[in-house]
Amino acid sequence: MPWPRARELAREAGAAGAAPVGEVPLARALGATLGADLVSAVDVPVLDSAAMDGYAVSGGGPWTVLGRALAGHRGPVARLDGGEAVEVATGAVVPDGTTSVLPYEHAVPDPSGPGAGGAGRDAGRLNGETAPGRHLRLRGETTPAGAVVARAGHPVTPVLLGLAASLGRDTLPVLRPRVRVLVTGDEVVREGVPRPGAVRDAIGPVLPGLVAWSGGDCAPPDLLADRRGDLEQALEAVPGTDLVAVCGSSSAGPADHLRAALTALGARFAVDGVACRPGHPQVLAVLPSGALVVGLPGNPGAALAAALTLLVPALSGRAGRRDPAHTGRRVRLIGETRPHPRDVRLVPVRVSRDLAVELPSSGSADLRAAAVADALAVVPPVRAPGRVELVGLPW
Ligand SMILES: Nc1nc2c(c(=O)[nH]1)N[C@H]1C(S)=C(S)[C@@H](COP(=O)(O)OP(=O)(O)OC[C@H]3O[C@@H](n4cnc5c(N)ncnc54)[C@H](O)[C@@H]3O)O[C@H]1N2
Ligand code: MOO
Repeated sequence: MPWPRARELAREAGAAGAAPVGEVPLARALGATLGADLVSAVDVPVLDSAAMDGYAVSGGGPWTVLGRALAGHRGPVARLDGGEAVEVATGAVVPDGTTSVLPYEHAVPDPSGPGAGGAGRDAGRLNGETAPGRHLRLRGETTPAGAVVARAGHPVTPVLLGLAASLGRDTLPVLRPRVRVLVTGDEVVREGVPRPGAVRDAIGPVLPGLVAWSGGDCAPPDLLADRRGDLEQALEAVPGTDLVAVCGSSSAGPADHLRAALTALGARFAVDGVACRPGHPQVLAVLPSGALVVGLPGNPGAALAAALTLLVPALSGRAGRRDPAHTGRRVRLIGETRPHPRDVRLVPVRVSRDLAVELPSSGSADLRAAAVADALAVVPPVRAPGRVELVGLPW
């Protein structure tokens, strides 16, 4: 299957089944996706307030200062008449009848008043230049009740949490698809320097961050032996899981059981092999439960390419958010990058402005280039002059 089509189908398969939306406390919502438009239930600010430290005044000067209203405290009067003022702190609710706020810096003592001679904040009678509405934040001016402040599908970022809190929210409706990772291979170990013949799992550590980037939540990876029965059992035991990533076992060797296990479980293959290097043995299937299974090749560089082709589009689709790897950005690739005769190549590149250059790599078993790359460039089999697309990498 052509690489662009595989990415498209993965997106569609993901979007075909939305993860359930749940109301969660702000403290647990970071990284999830808004499951509904965020609508303000309140006016912000909730009442007319001061935007500067100084004096809430009514009409033109001079004004008699009646007292002081600090943020969070009741002021001395509920209402100002023309020629009256109240000293206010930024954020303090101003009395009814306030027409503007005069910052301390613009307040001059009025010679006719008891504060004559004393400048600024201690003056009992003031004068100064102001205009109606100056330095006043009117009720609902920032956000009127009913305003849509963020759309469903927006990632819950730290800043969005702050916005939600400013609207008085304690919870948010979010979706966050759940992912399980099965790392297969009798030779794979998860700690220390591998003995000869063993190999350290280098895909499991990549996936939680990749999953979070796509809006999902990843359980710690499980390590499985190369036995078809074990793989089948593990794939069956995934209730409540939206997507299972299987690392290794994707190819044609005697220990590669993924396709047979998926067939035995009645899965539908949406993508079975992709015309891309590395990563051509990758697979995407849908279990009868609706859960997606992405088969990532065992070579770590190939697993990364496959994850960006199938896992990230499918998972972000299920989360109802934009595919973070699909940048749409195109750059000029300079240097000696050789195309593959038939397949798309996904090549780690360093990017500067609109130029990209391939980073040297020893192949699909190697994460060295990708680990320090800015992006992967999509190099088509026939190198036409012009730009190449960039696939984003997780931070
Ligand atoms: N006859 C063919 N053989 C192979 C083909 C093919 O088309 N025909 N494709 C090759 C390509 S390309 C890849 S990629 C691999 C994919 O292999 P599997 O997904 O079946 O994975 P394994 O055979 O289990 O392992 C391959 C390689 O990767 C190492 N590995 C496995 N898991 C991990 C891990 N979690 N972390 C680090 N390294 C891992 C494993 O030890 C092997 O060296 O198949 C080719 N063969
Ligand atoms: O997926 Mo393999 O080369 O493409 O290592």
